[in-house]
Amino acid sequence: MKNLSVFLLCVMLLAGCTNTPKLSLYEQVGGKAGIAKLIDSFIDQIGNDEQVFHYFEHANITHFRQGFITHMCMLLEGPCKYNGDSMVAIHTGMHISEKDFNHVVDLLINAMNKQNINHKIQNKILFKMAPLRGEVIKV
Ligand code: HEM
Repeated sequence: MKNLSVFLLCVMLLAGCTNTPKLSLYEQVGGKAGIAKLIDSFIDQIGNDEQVFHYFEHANITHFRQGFITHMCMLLEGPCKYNGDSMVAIHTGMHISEKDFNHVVDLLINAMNKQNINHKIQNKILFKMAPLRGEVIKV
């Protein structure tokens, strides 16, 4: 009888595991709509920023917005495929300094705070972006 109880308990625990699939980062930020809101807030931050606005002065913001949303969606393991130019190709010639890179990351953090994305998720997003740093600065 005791063995049967233990067996049933194990089955219940395993069933519990399969019923609670792990949410992707993409899902945790509210999917495509959540990412779009985040990027709109990020663009708003950039538009009002004296330190880095000059980089974006001549950029096509509609194109940037779409490309950044798709890229972020893919980075967070959402159902998107970014087909744009590589990070190196896009940022080559901008000569982005480390200080300005860090500042843009701060603007993204401001945007994540405004969207009430919790700090645990924020850290996971920044962790995904960190390896791209070398493809963006000083190129
Ligand atoms: C890990 C950090 C970064 C990532 C993942 C990233 C990613 C991207 C993506 C996906 C695009 C749009 C590509 C497209 O056209 O479809 C883009 C464009 C751009 N990025 Fe970044 N970026 C980063 C950091 C930065 C920083 C730090 C700056 C400036 C200080 C910057 C300046 C720009 C500008 C000006 C454009 C628009 C280029 C144009 O269309 O003329 N990026 N970036």
